Amino acid sequence: MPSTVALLSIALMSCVMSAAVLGSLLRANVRGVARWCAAYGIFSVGIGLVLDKAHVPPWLGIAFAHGLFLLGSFAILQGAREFFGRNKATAPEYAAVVAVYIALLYFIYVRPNLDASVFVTSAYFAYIRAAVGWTALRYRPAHRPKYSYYFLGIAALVGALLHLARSIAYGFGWDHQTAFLDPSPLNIAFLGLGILSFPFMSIGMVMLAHDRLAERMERLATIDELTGSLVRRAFMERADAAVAASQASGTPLALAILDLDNFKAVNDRHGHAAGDCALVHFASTVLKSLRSGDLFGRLGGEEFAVLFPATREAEALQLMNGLRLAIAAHPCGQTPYTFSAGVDEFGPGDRLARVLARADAALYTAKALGRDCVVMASSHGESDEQVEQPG
Ligand SMILES: Nc1nc2c(ncn2[C@@H]2O[C@H](COP(=O)(O)OP(=O)(O)OP(=O)(O)O)[C@@H](O)[C@H]2O)c(=O)[nH]1
Repeated sequence: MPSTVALLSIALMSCVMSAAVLGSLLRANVRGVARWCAAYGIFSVGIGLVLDKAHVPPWLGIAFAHGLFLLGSFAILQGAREFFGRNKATAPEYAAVVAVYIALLYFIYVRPNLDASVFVTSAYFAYIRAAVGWTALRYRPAHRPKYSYYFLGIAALVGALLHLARSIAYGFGWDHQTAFLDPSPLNIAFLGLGILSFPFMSIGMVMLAHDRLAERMERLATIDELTGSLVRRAFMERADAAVAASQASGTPLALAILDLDNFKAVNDRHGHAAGDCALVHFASTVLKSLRSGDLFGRLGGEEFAVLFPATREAEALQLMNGLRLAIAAHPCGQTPYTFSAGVDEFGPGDRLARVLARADAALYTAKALGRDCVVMASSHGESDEQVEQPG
């Protein structure tokens, strides 16, 4: 059977490695990771002191080391809440850490009782792990893959159950500790299983940090930094999927191409930074006016596209005209601008490229008509009724 010293040595190595791996993620600036890394560093120091208790004063090897375990565990919980953008800890939780440490010192120095100290500390560790597990499962982002969140959540909850069982076993006197690191079979079993939860939890934390990085990368690859709209490639991919879905279900689908008017002159008159502000203002106004399911992408420069599922061309024209009026009613500070748009609807078997070309031709007509207007591709060169102009 492994000795408690051997088990603690394994725990020490595991904590040092966890601190090193989490440390390698510090530069990524993922919230919570610094605390997790510090927590594993704190555990390493604490376990090192316990292992070396023959060479360090008793207060350092027992009382101080146990204080570090309480602190390290608390930092794990704070890191988890920080990761999910929650309040790091409540006032009763801060008070509980202090109370548990005072109780621990009481059962070490005032009324020595090892069973009671194990009861108190294991209950505390059980709470911390349960809170970490609950946080990971409760605040898991719905749009991200579940695996890493379930991994950490379940690892923490299993650890919580173990600590709870240990707390109950010693609290109700089912087993007794005669000395610190007592090598009784039950203590060895609890220590062995409890120590396993260290690497499981740190692996879960590393997975979460990687998921956050992957989310950032996906966002960089799909969202235009300046305007918050989809980048051209992401817009085309999602629009292709929407076209296939609309043709499979037979629901209408409309598309608009929007272009800011005389934008070169806007830049020349107000400066490039003001031009950027106008683009941001335009995109945020469009995003506010979109319905759920609509797609908004930046095709390039000051040209954008909106795809309207379950929408006829005439309705898309009205939506674009509403947007034009909204921008006129709430202009962009010192940089007023207008936009023109061409609108088209998908017919049976229409490809995205063909509809884009027809909407682009309608946009060209809108520019030729004097700008600040919306033209339907079907009206193109026909009736003026299908052209929405200022006024
Ligand atoms: N500030 C800013 N300007 C941009 C950006 N992307 C493109 N532009 C400018 O947008 C202008 C587009 O000019 P043109 O293609 O001549 O078109 P326009 O002046 O808008 O004229 P019309 O489209 O015919 O109304 C160019 O001066 C580009 O430099 C950007 O991200 N920020």
